[in-house]
This record gives sequence, structure tokens and C-alpha cells, in this order.
Amino acid sequence: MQGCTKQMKHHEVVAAIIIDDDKILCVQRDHGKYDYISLKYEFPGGKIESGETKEQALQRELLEELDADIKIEREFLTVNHQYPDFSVTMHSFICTALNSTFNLKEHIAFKWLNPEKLSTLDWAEADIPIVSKLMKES
Ligand SMILES: Nc1nc2c([nH]c(=O)n2[C@H]2C[C@H](O)[C@@H](COP(=O)(O)OP(=O)(O)OP(=O)(O)O)O2)c(=O)[nH]1
Repeated sequence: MQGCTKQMKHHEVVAAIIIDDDKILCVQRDHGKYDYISLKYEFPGGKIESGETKEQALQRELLEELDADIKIEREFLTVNHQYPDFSVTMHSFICTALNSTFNLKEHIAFKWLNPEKLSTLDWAEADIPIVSKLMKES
């Protein structure tokens, strides 16, 4: 009998590390389909759509999620992570916000933290290498 293997989904994701006055914006995900990322902290961003560059995807996601207009300063770290039901390649970028206010349209909470305090939050697993690098470089 022919084996039936289910191809695991893969997502290309972009995430913004927004720095203002030495503090970093951390946002909390809502409850969702998967427990292991529900209510976890993450960096704002999302999936790259077809035809978009990483930078275009990041600008679009930040407007959609936070009404935030951002300046992308530089690429920071790309992480490959396997969750139980899908895998992600997440490209993170150091950014600054061009407007001083934002609205949480999808997330349930936010915190501005100094890098050394980042480990006090419960992060999505894929974010751990990014958080560690930010803490090491602070
Ligand atoms: N934006 C973001 N996503 C992250 C981070 N860490 C992490 O594991 N992810 C995962 C969670 C999601 O499975 C995926 C991003 O998808 P999403 O659901 O936030 O993106 P989206 O806004 O395009 O969502 P949708 O339209 O498909 O609902 O990457 C992170 O720091 N930021």
C-alpha cells in the first residue's frame, strides 16, 4: 500500500524588533488554534505573501497589526524553527517607529522592555534565539 505522508506546512515570516529609547516592543498573541503559540510574546510581523519582498511584508504587517509606520534599519537574525504542526523561517529586522502612537489591533498586550528584561516574558519558541542575541548584544 502506498504510504500517505502529510507534508508539514512551512511559513516564511518577518518580524520587527522596534527599538525606542533603548526599549524593545514585545507583543502578546491572542488565543489561537495552537496552544503552543497561544498567549506567547512575539515581535510584531507575520507571513510574507506571494510577490512581496521581506521589507514590503514587514511594512504591511506593521500597518495591519499596529497602525505603525516603521523604518527598517537592518536585518538582525533569521531563525528556522519546527513547531509540532508547521515550521517557520523567521527573518527579524531592527526597526524604528516613524509614528509615536500605535493601536493593538490583533495582539492582546504589549510591553516596552530593556533588552536585559526580555527573558522575563514567555516567548514563542522560535523567538528564543532572537531574544538571546538581543540580550547578549545589549
Ligand atoms: N509575527 C510573528 N510571528 C511569529 C513570531 N514567532 C513565531 O513563532 N511566529 C509564528 C507564529 C505564526 O505561526 C507565524 C506568523 O503568522 P501570523 O499568524 O502572525 O501571521 P499573519 O499575520 O500573516 O497571520 P494570518 O493572516 O495567516 O492569520 O509565525 C514572531 O516573533 N512574530
